[in-house]
Amino acid sequence: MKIIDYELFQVPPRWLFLKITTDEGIVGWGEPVIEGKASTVKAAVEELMQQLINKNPLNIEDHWNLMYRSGFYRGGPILMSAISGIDQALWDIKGKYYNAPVYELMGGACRHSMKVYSWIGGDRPQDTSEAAKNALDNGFEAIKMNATEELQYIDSYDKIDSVVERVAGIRSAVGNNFGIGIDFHGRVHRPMAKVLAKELEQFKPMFIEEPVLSENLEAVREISQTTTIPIALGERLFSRWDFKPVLESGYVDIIQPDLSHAGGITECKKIISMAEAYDVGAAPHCPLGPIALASCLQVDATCHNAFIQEQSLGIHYNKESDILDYITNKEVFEFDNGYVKIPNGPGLGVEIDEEKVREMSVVGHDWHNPIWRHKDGSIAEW
Ligand SMILES: O=C(O)C(=O)C[C@H](O)[C@H](O)CO
Repeated sequence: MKIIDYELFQVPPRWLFLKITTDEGIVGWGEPVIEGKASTVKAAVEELMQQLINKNPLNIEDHWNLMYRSGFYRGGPILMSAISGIDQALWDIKGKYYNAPVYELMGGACRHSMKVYSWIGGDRPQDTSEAAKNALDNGFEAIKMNATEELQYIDSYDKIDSVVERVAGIRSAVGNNFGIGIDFHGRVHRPMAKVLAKELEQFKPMFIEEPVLSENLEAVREISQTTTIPIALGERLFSRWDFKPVLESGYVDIIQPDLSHAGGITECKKIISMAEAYDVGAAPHCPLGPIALASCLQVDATCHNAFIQEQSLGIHYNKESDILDYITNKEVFEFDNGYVKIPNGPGLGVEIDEEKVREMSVVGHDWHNPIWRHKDGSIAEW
C-alpha cells in the first residue's frame, strides 16, 4: 500500500483536518492544529507530506522518526502539531487496513470506557455554579473551568476572593463527590498563584491546571510545596523530551499531553507511559475536534494511568460548530453518566462526514485567541 495524496480542510470553529489517501482506497483522517495558528500548521503539514508520498503508510514508527529527526530542527508547537495530525491519519489507515481499532494494534484496551469532564463558565468565568449543577444533572462527575480572568503579577485580593466565591458556590451546588478542575491557564504569575492555590485547597479540587506557565518549573515546585491539590500541566509541552524534566522534577501529579500537539498517538502513548513510571496520572488535553478526541480515547484505552479525558462538547470555543457536526456515527461520543465508551470501529473509530467537511471548509475560519491587556496597557497572559 502507498500514500498517494492528501488534502487539508480548515473548518470552523478553529480546526484543521487532514485526509490521507492510499492507492488501495483506504483513507485516514487526522487533526493537525495548534489553536490560532491553523494556517501555519497547514504549511508545515504540506512540507512534511512531501516526504511521505509513495511511502507505505503502515510504517508509522519510521515515518514519525523521519518527520521528527530528519529535519535537523525539531519540536515546538508547529512542527509537532503537524506531525501529530499526520500520525493520527496514519494510525487511522493502519486500523482500517487490519480492520481493527487503533487500541487493538497498540496492545489492547485496559478499560472499556473513559471518564470525561465537561467545560463550564467560559473564558472569563461566570455562572459557574448553575453550569456545574447542570453538568451534574446531565450525569457528569467532573467539570473544568477557568479560575480567573487576567491577573497582574501582584493583583488585588478582591480578584482572589471572587475565585474563592465561585469555587465555593460550585462545591455547595454539586456536593463533595464531584471533580472540579480549575485551570489557571498560565494567566496567573507565581506570587498570586501561591496565594490562590492555598485559598482553593479547602474546596478539594480535582486538580489545578497550569498554575503557572509550564516553563516556570521552579515556581511549580514552590506551589507544590504550598498545597496538596494535585497539579496538572502539559498542554504546552510537545514531546517526550519536553515532559522529561517535568516528570523528573516530581512536582506535577497529572500530565496533559495534547494528541494534536505532542506528536500524535505514537508520541503521546510513550509520554503517558513515561509518566506511569513516575506514578503520575494523565488527563489528555482536548479542546479540539472529533478526530483529536477519538485519538485521545484510543490512547486512553491502552494507558493505565489515564484517568479522565477532556472533551470539547459545549466549550466556549465551539460557537459555530461542535464535535458531533463532522461525524456520521455520532453515537461514538455519547456520554453515559460522565463516561464514554472507547470507540471500537476500525482505525480511530470515527466516521467523517466528508461532505460536511468540504462544505464547511469553504466557510473556513480565521480563529485567533483574544488579546488581553492590563489596565496599564501591558499585555496580559490570556
Ligand atoms: O482546554 C484547555 O485546558 C485549554 O486551556 C484550552 C485553551 O484555552 C485553548 O485551546 C487555547 O486556544
